[in-house]
Amino acid sequence: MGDIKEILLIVNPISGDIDKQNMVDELKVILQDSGAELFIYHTKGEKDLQNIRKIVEEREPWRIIAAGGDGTIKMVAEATKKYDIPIGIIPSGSANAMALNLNIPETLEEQIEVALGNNFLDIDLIFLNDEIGLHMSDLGINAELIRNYEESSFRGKFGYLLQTIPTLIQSKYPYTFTIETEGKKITEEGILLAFANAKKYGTGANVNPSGALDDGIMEILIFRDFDFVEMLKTLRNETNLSQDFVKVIPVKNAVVSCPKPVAFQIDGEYRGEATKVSVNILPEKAKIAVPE
Ligand SMILES: Nc1ncnc2c1ncn2[C@@H]1O[C@H](COP(=O)(O)OP(=O)(O)OP(=O)(O)O)[C@@H](O)[C@H]1O
Repeated sequence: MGDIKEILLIVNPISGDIDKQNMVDELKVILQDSGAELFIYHTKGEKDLQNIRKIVEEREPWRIIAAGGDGTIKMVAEATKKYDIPIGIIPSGSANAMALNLNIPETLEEQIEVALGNNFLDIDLIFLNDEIGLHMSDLGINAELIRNYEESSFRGKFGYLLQTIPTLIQSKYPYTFTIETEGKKITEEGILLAFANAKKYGTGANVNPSGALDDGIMEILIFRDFDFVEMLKTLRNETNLSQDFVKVIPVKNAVVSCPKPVAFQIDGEYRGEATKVSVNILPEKAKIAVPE
């Protein structure tokens, strides 16, 4: 990179069924006077992580802007984890849970302003078995919901909640989870065990009021009953969830085992069934441009 600041724009052309051309045009207009140049990469759905890594290594951009859903943001964070390059977010997925947790504004103009601004949050990267997660991953009923959603043809929040009833009918809950952390072993029963870095799921449900994306800690949450499902559907901003409803274990690393395979999801993407999930917070962070 020479004197000219370069912005690497990563566009997922299919995410959220949203046309991104407007956004690209608006960004070009805004950048005309700023002395920055755009280098655009459209994701292909294959080898994107390797391709982005290579571009970042070769060009060392001043900033990266991710225009896509949570999967795109996560991939960009993974590709840049060894660099100190800030990542801006133009939310254009179907759920946008990260944007919700980071309070990214609604309008494109404001989103671009934040993405190019100088207020950053260094967020924790959680390593789950062999993959990075940014906000919410879990074992149990929510992963079953996501699996059924992925198999259905209805998209968006509504399509996801539509799966609630069939999921509950088919589910083999409750599940048994054994959590090993810092030399201690705890066994709990519940409908869901979450590895929470953020406070909220993509529906807006604030299930982890004490969570912070940048505190070097994740919360293991064990939901004991179906109030969880009710909560997913509402936007209740609970700040004091009772121990009867959810057990919270703050950890830096842990191993969770289940006697029988349980549905597993990472940041809204179904990952099959698992009997063991090892988690730890990576030493690297993702530097995300956020509103002040
Ligand atoms: N050109 C492409 N063709 C097909 N699939 C693609 C392409 N580019 C990216 N993908 C796929 O898109 C997925 C990531 O989508 P992303 O999470 O950004 O959006 P989304 O699913 O609409 O949003 P959200 O996660 O917020 O619900 C990945 O599975 C990736 O492989």
